[in-house]
Amino acid sequence: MGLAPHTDTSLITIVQSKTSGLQVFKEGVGWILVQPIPGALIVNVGDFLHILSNGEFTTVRHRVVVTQIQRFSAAHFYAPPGDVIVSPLMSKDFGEVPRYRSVSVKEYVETKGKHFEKALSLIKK
Ligand SMILES: O=C(O)CCC(=O)C(=O)O
Ligand SMILES: [Fe+2]
Repeated sequence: MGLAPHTDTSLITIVQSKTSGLQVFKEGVGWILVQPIPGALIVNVGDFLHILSNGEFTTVRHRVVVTQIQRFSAAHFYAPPGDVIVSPLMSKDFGEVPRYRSVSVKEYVETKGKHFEKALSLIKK
């Protein structure tokens, strides 16, 4: 089974996999294969960390392309509970002007369900 290009609706996602197939999209480069390293975990930045960091930590667009018959992976999604409000942090590092409006986890998950890839741009200020 493969997975279509998407970003995760999480703060971070931790992926365990011994088999290759995961690819991440890098602007100006294209799709890059993430080679599994024995014993290592893959940590992906999700949409909520993107919002929280005011876009400093970019949510990672990724997909899974399967070439072998069997591929095993376990993805662990870490996200705050639905009633938590996620707002961009304001500081010298993250910027003085919020690029996103505050949004509850529940509202963002619903927006993502309806509008998929457009969800982040829909909460842009
Ligand atoms: O299986 C993988 O390597 C990644 C899975 C994934 O991206 C997801 O479940 O959202
Ligand atoms: Fe994912």
